[in-house]
Amino acid sequence: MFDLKQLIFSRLSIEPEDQVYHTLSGKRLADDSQIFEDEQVEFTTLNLNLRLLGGKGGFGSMLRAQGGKMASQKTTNFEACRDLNGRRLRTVNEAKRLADHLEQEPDRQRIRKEKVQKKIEEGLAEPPTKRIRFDDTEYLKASEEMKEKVSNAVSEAISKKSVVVNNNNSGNGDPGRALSLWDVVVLSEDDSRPGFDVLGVSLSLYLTVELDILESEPDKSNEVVLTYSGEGADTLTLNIEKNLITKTALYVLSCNNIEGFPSPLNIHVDNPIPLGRGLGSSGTAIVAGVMLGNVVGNLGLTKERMLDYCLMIEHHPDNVTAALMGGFVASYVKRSDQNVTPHSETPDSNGDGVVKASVHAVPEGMGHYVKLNWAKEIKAVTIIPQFEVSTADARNVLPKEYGKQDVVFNLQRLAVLIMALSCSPPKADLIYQAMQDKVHQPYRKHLIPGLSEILASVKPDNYPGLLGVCLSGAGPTILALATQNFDGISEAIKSIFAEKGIETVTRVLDVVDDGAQVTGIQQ
Ligand SMILES: Nc1ncnc2c1ncn2[C@@H]1O[C@H](COP(=O)(O)OP(=O)(O)OP(=O)(O)O)[C@@H](O)[C@H]1O
Ligand SMILES: N[C@@H](CCO)C(=O)O
Repeated sequence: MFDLKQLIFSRLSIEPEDQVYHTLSGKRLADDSQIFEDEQVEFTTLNLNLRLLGGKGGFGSMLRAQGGKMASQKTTNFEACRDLNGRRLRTVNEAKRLADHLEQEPDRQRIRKEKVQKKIEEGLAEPPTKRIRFDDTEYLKASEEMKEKVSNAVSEAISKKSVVVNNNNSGNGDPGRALSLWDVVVLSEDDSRPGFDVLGVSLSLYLTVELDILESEPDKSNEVVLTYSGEGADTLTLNIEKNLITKTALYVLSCNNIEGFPSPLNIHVDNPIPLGRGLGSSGTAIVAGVMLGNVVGNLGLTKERMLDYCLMIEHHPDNVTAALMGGFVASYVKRSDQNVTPHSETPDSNGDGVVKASVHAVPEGMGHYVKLNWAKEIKAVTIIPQFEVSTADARNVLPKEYGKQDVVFNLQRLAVLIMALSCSPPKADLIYQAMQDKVHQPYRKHLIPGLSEILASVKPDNYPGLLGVCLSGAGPTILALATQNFDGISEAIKSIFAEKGIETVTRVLDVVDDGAQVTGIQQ
C-alpha cells in the first residue's frame, strides 16, 4: 500500500497521509498491507477515500440554501447507489468495464499485429518505378547510326568474298629465282576488357619480316638464315624449327605438302613488340608465320583461311584476329566436328617444340569475326612494366568455372562497351564503367604488383581525358584508353609501379585499321 500511495501522490498530488484505502468489503488497508498476494492476479478494485479536515460545522443558512439548490437539480449520477446485493453501482460498473476490456484484449492485440505487419510490408515493397526520359538526342542519334553500321558490317562480312593476300603470281618461292624482297607487316594488338577472349584491337606497333630468296650457288651451303632486331633479338631462338615465326611457317607449308623453306633464304625479323607483356607478341608472331608460309609456299590462302591456321596455334581468337584483320574486332572460334589435329603436332605458341612433319588437316571456317567501329579520338596509352608474365601462366590462374553473376556482369558491360567505344565524342562515365571486369583481372592481381592500386585510383574523375583502364591482354601492361592528358595519365600509373620498384616504358598508340599485309615484292 505504501508504494501505491507514493504512486498516486506522484500522479495526482494527493498527500499519502490523506489517502485512505478500503477493500470492496470495507476493510481498511494499512501502509504495510499487500494488495496482490497471488502473482496471477493483474487487477483489483480498491476504494480511495480522502481524509476530511475536521472543524466547525456548516453555517445553517448557507447549508439550507445549498440543500435547496441540490434538491432542485435532477440527479443523473447513481454511481454511489447500491444494487440489491448491497454493492455500489460504481464498483459493479468498473468491474464490467474491466471485464469488457479484458474480453477485447485479443482483438486489440490482433489489430496491433496487423499494423506492424502492414508497416513491414510497406517497408519491403519496391518503390514505384520511375519513368526516365532519355533526352540526349546526340547520343541517341549516334547510337542509331551505329546500330545501322554494325548491321551493315555484319551483312557485309557474311556476304564478302574472300580477299586473296598473296605474293602475286611472279613465282615467289622458286628457289632458283633472283633476289626477291617482301615485307609482311603485322600489327601488335591487345584486347580491351571486359571483352576477355572476345575483343581485340590493332595498335600501331609494326612487326616486319623481310625475306631474301637467294639464287642457289653450287659449292655454297644453301642455308636458311634467320636474324632479328628489336625486342627479343638477344633472347629469341634463331633455330628455324623452334622460333615461333618460322616454325609456324613450316607448319603451314607442311599442311600443304611442302617440306621446308626454299633455300638459300635470309629471313630478318624486326620486332618492336615487347615479349610476354600482354601486347600480343605471340599472336603477332603467329600471324607473321602463317603469312610467311603462305607467301613462301605460294599457297594463295585467303585471310579467312589464314585465320584457321592461326587458331590451330593460338586457341583464343582475340589477338590473332586483330593482328590479321586490323582495327577493332570481335571474334569467336567455331570448333569443327572434324577430327582436329592434336595440339601436340602444331607449333606451341609458348614452347620451343619442333614442328612435326606430318600432314595436318586444318578445319575450315573456325574463325568468325566482325569489325567494329572505333572512335578516332580514342588513343591507347600503354604503360609497359619491365617484367614478363607468360600468357600461359596468366591463364592458369583463372578459374575453371564462373558464377552466373560474374558472367552476366561482363556480358552486360561488353554490350555497352562495343557501342560506347564507337561514339564520338566518347563518354568517359559510360566507358569507364563498361570496362569493369570480373572474369580475369581479379584473378591476375597477384601476378602484377600495383594492378589493384591502379584500378582503384586512376579514374576519369581525377584524370580528365581518361576513358577507362584495364589490364592489356594477359598483362602486365596497363592499357588506358584516353582522348587527352596522355602524360598525366601515364605518369600516375608509372608512379604506382615505381612505388613497387618496377620500371616502365610508356607508348601512346593509335588504333590502326589495316591488318597484316605484304607490302612490297622486289625482284
Ligand atoms: N616476334 C617473335 N618471334 C618469335 N617468338 C615470339 C615473338 N613474339 C613472341 N614470341 C614467343 O611468344 C612468347 C610470349 O608469348 P605470350 O603469349 O606469353 O605473351 P604475349 O603474346 O606477349 O602476351 P599476350 O598474349 O598476353 O598479349 C615469347 O616468350 C616467345 O616465345
Ligand atoms: N585474351 C587473352 C589475351 C592474351 O593472349 C588473355 O587475357 O588470356
